Amino acid sequence: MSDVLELVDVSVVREGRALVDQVSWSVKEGERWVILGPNGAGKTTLLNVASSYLFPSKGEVTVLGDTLGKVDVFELRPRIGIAGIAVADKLPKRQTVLQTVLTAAYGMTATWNEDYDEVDEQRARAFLDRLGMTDYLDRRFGTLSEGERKRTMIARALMTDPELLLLDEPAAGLDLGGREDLVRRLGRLAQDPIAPSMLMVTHHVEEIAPGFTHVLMIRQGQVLAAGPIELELTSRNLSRCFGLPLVVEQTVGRWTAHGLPLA
Ligand SMILES: Nc1ncnc2c1ncn2[C@@H]1O[C@H](COP(=O)(O)OP(=O)(O)OP(=O)(O)O)[C@@H](O)[C@H]1O
Repeated sequence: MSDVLELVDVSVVREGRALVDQVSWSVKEGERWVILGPNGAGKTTLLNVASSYLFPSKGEVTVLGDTLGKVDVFELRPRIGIAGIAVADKLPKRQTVLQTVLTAAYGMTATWNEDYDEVDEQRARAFLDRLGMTDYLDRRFGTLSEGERKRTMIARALMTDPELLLLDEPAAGLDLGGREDLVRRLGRLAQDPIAPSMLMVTHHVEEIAPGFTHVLMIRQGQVLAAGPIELELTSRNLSRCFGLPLVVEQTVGRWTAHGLPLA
């Protein structure tokens, strides 16, 4: 299996502080990684490096076989799908849901040209259907609920047929039903052998869908644990990562975690 992402001794330093601190990490084709860590740990910074939008201060980053600094990122970026708040904020609120997904095929955020290929429109409709958004095709993006917006963003990220899919807190802000609906859909995607390699940042182990294979735990910019989820997602590692005693359990393919009562 070839490397989808390879970080060697990568640091991102801002104002004298290492937000990402000497991280070495390798993601192979077909793996689905969860990135866990407390607020401010450096998860989004790491995802920004993987997306090629942020260059490291030190170390070497290779994404889909191309080393940052030696490749034209404008050729690399269409191969990476990104769903996160930073992208959602850039999209015009007046655009319809269908247009929002369709523009991704042309590397645009706005609809400059109404003349889209029929085949692209069919693809956009199919991805939206897979994410349960068929009833919202003509709704303006700005009027969507948080959950509907998240599902639209994932459909949009899939539109370019990416080799690597980056999801930044896809379930943040969703109610219980919305979260479970999204986890089911992410589970279907994660278990699809032809789906892209995936990296998902999350705060909660409850948001890990079946099909995710690996976990990276990060604290204060440093990797605490990285490897197969069944081996590394332990109470000991999670407690170290979040800095308090936690118990993690797995039942029927899903994870839960809770703190221990104060003595
Ligand atoms: N441009 C910057 N200059 C200085 N500090 C920054 C900059 N960008 C991010 N930081 C800091 O770097 C740290 C890591 O930020 P990052 O957004 O990667 O964390 P995170 O793990 O995604 O956090 P959260 O879970 O709260 O979203 C934070 O302390 C943040 O304040």
